[in-house]
Amino acid sequence: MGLEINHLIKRYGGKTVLHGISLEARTGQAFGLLGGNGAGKTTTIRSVLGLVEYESGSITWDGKPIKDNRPSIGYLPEERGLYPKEKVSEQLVYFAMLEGLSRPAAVKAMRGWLERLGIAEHEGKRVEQLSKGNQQKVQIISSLIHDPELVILDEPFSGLDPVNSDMLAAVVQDQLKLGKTMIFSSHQMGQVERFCDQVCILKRGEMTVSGKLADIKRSYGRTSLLLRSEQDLTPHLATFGVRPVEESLHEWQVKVDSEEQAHGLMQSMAGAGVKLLKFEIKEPTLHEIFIEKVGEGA
Ligand SMILES: Nc1ncnc2c1ncn2[C@@H]1O[C@H](COP(=O)(O)OP(=O)(O)OP(=O)(O)O)[C@@H](O)[C@H]1O
Repeated sequence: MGLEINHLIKRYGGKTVLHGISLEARTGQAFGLLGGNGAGKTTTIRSVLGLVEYESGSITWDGKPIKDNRPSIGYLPEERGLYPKEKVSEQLVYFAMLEGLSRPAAVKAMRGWLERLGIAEHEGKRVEQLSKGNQQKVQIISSLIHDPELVILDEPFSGLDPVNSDMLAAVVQDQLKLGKTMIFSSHQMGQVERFCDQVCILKRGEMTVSGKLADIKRSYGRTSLLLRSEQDLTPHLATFGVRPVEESLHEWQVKVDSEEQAHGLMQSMAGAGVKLLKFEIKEPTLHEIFIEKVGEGA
């Protein structure tokens, strides 16, 4: 059970922006809602929240129309919505009380969360006095403080340094263990791979890929080759007629047609005296799948 969207169609004016979106985010799982800019992620989320009307389709929670059976929802919007002049504590307590908590419960939850995210000392400060990353943490707390059943996070990791990203990752894992249903919208594919069991990639309001991430990857086969070397491999790859999909200082990720082609490439490099520090044939990353499906312009 959890959230189910079936054949959602949405138009703005004459323009169809969602062409029959279907997805299922199950209890205790995170669903990755992905797509390039303008693909329809926010419109899908806003439909779930009841903020926009849609032309046809259905959205259910635990099998019943969400309009009649609305779960408590925690939403971290892409455009942040804190009041800069207000105190962190007052704002969080206010949000929690709006969601039905009593003042003592809201204060307790606020303190617990500030402690958990390592920003307890900022309780009495105005939001504008906090760094961007800490403001982001306050915003995250505002979406979780009332212990919602359905958690919708839009780019939750933006503005967080690696230490704080790991802290948030632990919070997300805890929420999943508590049985929350999560929708995770992000352009950070590495984070999506970390949490999401199911994903859907939208392109101009259509679903280009959808399903269990492990199955999607398996369907591609092991066509991704990772090479590491202190030498520049670019000329060798060009000789072999392959172009890197991703490239960093000493690593090259290339797409091959088969494992045989990958081995042929390795032999040719060995023959040319190239020293490889790493040679790994693997399934593509979500990043590669996204680039292939959505296109480099996204
Ligand atoms: N209020 C609106 N009126 C008219 N068109 C809209 C409105 N909101 C969104 N759209 C259009 O709907 C399409 C989908 O937009 P949406 O914001 O859902 O995309 P998105 O995937 O969330 O993009 P991003 O990653 O850039 O936030 C876009 O073509 C957008 O211009």
